[in-house]
Amino acid sequence: MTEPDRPRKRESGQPRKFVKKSPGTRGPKGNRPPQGAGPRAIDAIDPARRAARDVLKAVRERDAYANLVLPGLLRERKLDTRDAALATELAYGASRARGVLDAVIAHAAGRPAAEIDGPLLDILRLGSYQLLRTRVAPHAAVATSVDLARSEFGTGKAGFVNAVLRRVSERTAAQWVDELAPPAASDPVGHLAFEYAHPKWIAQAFADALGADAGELATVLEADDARPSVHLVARPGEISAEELALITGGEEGPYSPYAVHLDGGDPGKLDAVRDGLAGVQDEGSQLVGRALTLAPLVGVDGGRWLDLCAGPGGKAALLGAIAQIDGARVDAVEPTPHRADLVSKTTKDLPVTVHTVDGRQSGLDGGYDRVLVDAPCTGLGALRRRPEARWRRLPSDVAGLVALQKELLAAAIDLVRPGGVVLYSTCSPHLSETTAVVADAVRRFGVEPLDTRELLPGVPQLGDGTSVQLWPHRHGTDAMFMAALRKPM
Ligand SMILES: C[S@@+](CC[C@H](N)C(=O)[O-])C[C@H]1O[C@@H](n2cnc3c(N)ncnc32)[C@H](O)[C@@H]1O
Repeated sequence: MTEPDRPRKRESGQPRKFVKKSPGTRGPKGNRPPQGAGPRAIDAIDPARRAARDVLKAVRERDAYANLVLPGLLRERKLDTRDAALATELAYGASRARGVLDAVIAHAAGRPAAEIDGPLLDILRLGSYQLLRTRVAPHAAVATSVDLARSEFGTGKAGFVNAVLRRVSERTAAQWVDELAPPAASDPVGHLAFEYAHPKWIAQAFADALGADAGELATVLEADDARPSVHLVARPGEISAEELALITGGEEGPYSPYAVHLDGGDPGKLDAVRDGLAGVQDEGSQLVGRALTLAPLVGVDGGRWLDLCAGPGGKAALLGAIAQIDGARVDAVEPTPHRADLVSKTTKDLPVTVHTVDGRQSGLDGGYDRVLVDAPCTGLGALRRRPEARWRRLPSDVAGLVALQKELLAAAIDLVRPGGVVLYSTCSPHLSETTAVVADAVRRFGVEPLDTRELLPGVPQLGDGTSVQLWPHRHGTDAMFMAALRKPM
């Protein structure tokens, strides 16, 4: 593969908004598909684009997760480092930008993207992404897409791909934003949503959660396209964060006493992780576990703790390690059997008992001192971890999840003893899933929010201290929400 075929300037996974590709780049002249490569040639000369296309296809056809499909595919096909980087950039980038690419493709094709054959749409998405969001030479973006279409669907379909991509290439990314995004003056959130390739309802949810700081919305949206740095948790009682940073070459995290940040690399290959001294866990999630174990109780801590939504077990493992030091015990509830198995694996050798039951009707005896409700949620705070997730979620998902969250929080409040504490958390900043659920519990059950500024000193927080909203652009963590609630005596 020649150098101009590769994205320049950016590393795979680094942020790029849907704007500002140098003006003046134009597509190839004429409607005729470039001649040349057949199926064998595509496989031989363009394994990166073939792999990226196969990832888009798996997501579209099987509802697969791009970040789970791609690594196996790269291994199986033995792509070299450069092709693997290109395949990753294209597969993840086109997945993140999907909705906006579809709007551009629909305009260029003169019909809704949903009416274009899926396999052709995959190729058009890949080609448009290269044209609008990378520095791949336009002729290479179009020619490789046309070759791919011709090798599988024949000359007629290849001509369609050529015609559409040629029209896409007639405008720069910024010009497409001007053409298709809602005007910034009348609909600033809609405009930013298009510019940064998010569904508007998600951008609106972020803006609502930012409140007075909605001016940071562009930064928040941009952070969803950035590759998150890897955070390790130093297992309490096994190793300190200082020692872990020393042996891994990482840096201690700013907020959690257990956190170590790595620059990159595969954490699964680290001896400390393989030997169970450390795990991979976002620093925000570590703070959830820490807040629960630090929350002041009224009366003696009887050391009975409960994790009501435990799968796959990241927070249960941290709670279990702290419980071991504190002489406490943890019950972990997870209704999905394979996720419950994961909890058992991650908490092996720790004082944790796993119950494969529904948290709403767990049948457990009450009287717990500390209960964690890390509720099932839309996951809008962790979009950077799953490239296509922003397009998979629907606004209609929210109501059902909120109902479940309220039921789980009610069950937790029932199971905690008077004077004990429930920690409610989500990896979503959507206000319906966060402060509204907490306010509902305060109103219905008279629970008292603890001051999170006292609970987590040193963690910058906004608001009145009744809850914490973390943000990737501010804290470098997922956008975790948490509130600690004491049950009245
Ligand atoms: C956000 S995840 C929890 C992540 C986990 N705390 C960790 O740190 O690894 C939410 C979990 O709640 C589980 N869940 C869904 N419905 C539930 C219910 N009715 N009762 C208890 N857990 C439930 C999901 O299967 C999922 O594993």
